[in-house]
Amino acid sequence: MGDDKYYTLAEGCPFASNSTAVLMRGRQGGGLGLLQDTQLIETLAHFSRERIPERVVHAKAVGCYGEFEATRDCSDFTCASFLKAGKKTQVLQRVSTVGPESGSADTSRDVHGWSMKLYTDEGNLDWVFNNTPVFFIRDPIKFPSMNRSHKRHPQTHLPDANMFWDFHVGNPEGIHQLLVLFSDRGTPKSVRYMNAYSGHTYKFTKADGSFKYAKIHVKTQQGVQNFSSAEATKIAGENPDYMIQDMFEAIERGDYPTWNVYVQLMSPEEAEKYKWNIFDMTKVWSHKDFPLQQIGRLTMNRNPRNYFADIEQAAFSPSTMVPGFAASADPVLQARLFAYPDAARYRLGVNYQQLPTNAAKSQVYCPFQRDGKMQFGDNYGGDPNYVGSSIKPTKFYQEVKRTEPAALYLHTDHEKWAGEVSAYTSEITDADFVQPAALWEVIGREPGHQDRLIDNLVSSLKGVKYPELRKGVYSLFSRVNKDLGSKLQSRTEAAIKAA
Ligand code: HEM
Repeated sequence: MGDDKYYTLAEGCPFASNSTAVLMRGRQGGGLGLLQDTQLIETLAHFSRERIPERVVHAKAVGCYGEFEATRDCSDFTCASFLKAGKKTQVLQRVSTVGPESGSADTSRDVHGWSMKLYTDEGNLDWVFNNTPVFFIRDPIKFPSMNRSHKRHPQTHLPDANMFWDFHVGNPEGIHQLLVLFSDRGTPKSVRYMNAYSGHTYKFTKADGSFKYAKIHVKTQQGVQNFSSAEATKIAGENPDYMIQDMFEAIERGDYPTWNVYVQLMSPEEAEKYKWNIFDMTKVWSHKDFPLQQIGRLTMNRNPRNYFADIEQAAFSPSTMVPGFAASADPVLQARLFAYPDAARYRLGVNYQQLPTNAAKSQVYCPFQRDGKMQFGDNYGGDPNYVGSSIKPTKFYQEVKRTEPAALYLHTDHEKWAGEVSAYTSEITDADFVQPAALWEVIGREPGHQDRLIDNLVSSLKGVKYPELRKGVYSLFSRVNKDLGSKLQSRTEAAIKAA
């Protein structure tokens, strides 16, 4: 605050004191409260309205700003303007746990969400990722059910292992993600030590309308590090905001964390022949088949000036995309394109895009979306609020930039094939256990990791009171590996007996 700034009410009216006493006592030295004490009334009324709804998922988060630098020219597969070699783009980052509430411990065993808003010179691009390359479901209608089963029981208001495992036994396609969650990676040692993944297949597009399917990987340059379960639990009690503090302090002392950003690229022809359905988010693409290619580097180097304004009011959505980047036909991704702006309108209001943290740094001219609550720009003055005006015709990107309109068309002939393939099925086959079985082998290469994973499962499973449900879990994990299933069974039942 500058030296010459004096205190006012929110309407700018100067007020003599920030205490109630000035009106209560007045010159007479005593008195009752008066309705004319605008300051008191406004203070109390505003306080009652300070909270906005927390995000229904991903409520607790670390947030900061930084920079994305393109490390190579990507014009061979995209016309995205931020991917020209050496170009730097400002970034807002928000990394969250998923299930627990805003005040919960950020070292809880959970998937971590990873959002990035790239303020590019052709509009904002939101990358709304997780720190795991796969997901629990491939049918979007299951998303609310899955999350409820991870949250509090409707009667007891307690987290509930029965509900959690009941969902997963009934929806076994999540087995790959369960293995990741109960491995060491389920308790990362702060944001600085975790990777992030698009998980979904996206598309990088060129101005001529051609495209490549892509998965994006964000790899920590600090090295992946995780807490043991015991450490994570201890820290959750001692400092539930451990991750927020770790990031804030690292940036304050100039120890800026960095990540390399890679893509796996697949041509439409390769997609048609690939052994996995590329729109099934429970599967990864082999790095041997589709090697990682570096496209950029991310450095986080600025803390928020105000958490509420910069991070809580931030709204990310996979539907926020720039020319050169597009959604694929993955049905989960398609559902997300609707869910996030819808959540933002509920949580922040219909004009949430105008909030400073969400506002594009590039030009915005969207005169057919106007008015509404909390409109605080010039609302496009007297410009036509209808399409087709000859009085003031609308100009389009392709005219100004002299590019092909195809740069902005999201639909190609390939959508026909994609439509057929993405007509997902909830049917579970042995193929769903191939990648989990391979992951179990990879985990086995790290000393003690398989044992730790089983221990982590046991500590959750021993809370399941229905023997039949526990049997369902053992047989689910037996489909990954027989030895895993039987060890899980004997150790869980022994733990229950000993309790
Ligand atoms: C059908 C599937 C999904 C639906 C319906 C869904 C819906 C939502 C909703 C409603 C929010 C809260 C948004 C807000 O209040 O601002 C959210 C947050 C989030 N979701 Fe999802 N989600 C889905 C799948 C996924 C997947 C697959 C990922 C990662 C690959 C993901 C990553 C995130 C992240 C990172 C956030 C936090 C955004 C932030 O930082 O503000 N979600 N999701």
